Amino acid sequence: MKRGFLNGSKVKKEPLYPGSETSSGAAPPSSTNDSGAKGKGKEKEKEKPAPAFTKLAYGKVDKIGLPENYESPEYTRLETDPSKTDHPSDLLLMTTIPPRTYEGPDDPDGHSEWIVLGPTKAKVLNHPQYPKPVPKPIPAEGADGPAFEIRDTPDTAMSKGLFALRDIKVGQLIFAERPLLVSPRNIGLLGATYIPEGRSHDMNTIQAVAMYEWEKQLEVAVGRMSKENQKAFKELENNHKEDGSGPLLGIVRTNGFSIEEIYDGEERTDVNSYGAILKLGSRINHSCLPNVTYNFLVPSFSFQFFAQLDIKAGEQLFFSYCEIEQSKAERDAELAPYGIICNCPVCAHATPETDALRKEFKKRTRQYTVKIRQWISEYDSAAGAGAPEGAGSSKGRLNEDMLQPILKFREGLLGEGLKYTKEYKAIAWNLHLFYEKIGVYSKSKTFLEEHSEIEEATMRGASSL
Ligand SMILES: C[S@@+](CC[C@H](N)C(=O)[O-])C[C@H]1O[C@@H](n2cnc3c(N)ncnc32)[C@H](O)[C@@H]1O
Repeated sequence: MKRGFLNGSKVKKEPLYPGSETSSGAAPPSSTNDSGAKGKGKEKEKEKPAPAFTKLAYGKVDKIGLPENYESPEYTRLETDPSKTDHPSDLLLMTTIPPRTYEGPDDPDGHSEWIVLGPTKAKVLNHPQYPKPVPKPIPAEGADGPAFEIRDTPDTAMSKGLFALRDIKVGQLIFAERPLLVSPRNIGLLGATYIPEGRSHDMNTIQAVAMYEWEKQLEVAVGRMSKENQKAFKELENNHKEDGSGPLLGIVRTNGFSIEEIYDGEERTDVNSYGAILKLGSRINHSCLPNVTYNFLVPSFSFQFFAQLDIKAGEQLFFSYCEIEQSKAERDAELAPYGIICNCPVCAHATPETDALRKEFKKRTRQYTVKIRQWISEYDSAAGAGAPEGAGSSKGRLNEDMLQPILKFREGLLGEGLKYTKEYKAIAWNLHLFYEKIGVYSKSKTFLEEHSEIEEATMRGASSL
């Protein structure tokens, strides 16, 4: 099964710049950059090396001015040969993927502007399956064009969103697209390094300089886009108009998807990964009952968006910006920096029981699986030992009443919109086995069919790639 599909994507929607949500904007440096300067007073603070990772608060932060007489460093990052892969390891490039040539036509699936370290670019271009075309949804019978449109939502706080134009079956690829822009999540790669000698290295200054310098880089990257993509980029929502972010950085901070698959170095960490801005995907709003999931494929350098539930024509498409295995209070806390107060159906009906179910459904699925398998195996051993059937026998002890907590758990999963998960699928399979064993064949068949339906939806998603 494709990673992330129908099981909560590994590509988590998260603020591009995770960090403090205080209003001071003085986000603490990451622990990797403290260099022992903690608690050693102002003098030591000044000597502290610039952090390798500048965290920006996602929520509202104070506008922080640039240091007095700040002079921007001179640097050029315009690349001459986009297909070159042997760049120095610390060179931050401004490139386009797939590479664009002066003479040749544009790639029919579009191009992404990409701010990237040389070796990371090489990793993608040298990927054994790169390049591949962007996957296309299978056209619906008798229907032309996309299965969705962008339009205003009835909720003014949400602004625009994506809405289905026709019924979409669970597992279907709804659309796939190359990002408009991919850039490092660590904007400290620029600004922090360039604070002039002798100037204060306090976090406010570092952050202000990093934001200023990053905006300039974004101006170059956005300026390299086609006119159509520039327009799409600049029309995206910007919730960072008053915190010192420039207009382009504000858009990046509001609309970023974190990409799990692209990172600098050997292992992905918080400080070396990349974020993407999408023309369509960045228009999808949040719900804790998501009907869409997505992933990123390196060979086609594209995001795929799949239906995670059956979607009816007219319904809005949603994915979850937060982890779904959390209580409502925890989800609220994770969403607060986006300024989102979630009113989705599962939030509106959250209870201590639904909170517990969300937090524990994976563990409980494992426990119930073990339990049903154990009952069946005890039954089989006793039957094998020739125990007579009837009351008191092993067969007599296998009865539907034993399933009550498991059937209630299953209802809970359905209520929370967790049907198309591998946990629900496992429960359906185990119930099928149990009912078959006790000879209640109609129910056994029902659960087998449910299992097959989920399996089929999964395969549909995987086969559309
Ligand atoms: C990536 S954008 C989503 C598309 C955006 N609505 C638009 O008009 O382009 C993220 C922003 O949309 C808004 N948003 C997304 N989901 C929301 C929700 N469930 N409730 C309220 N606002 C939401 C928030 O302002 C959030 O910062």
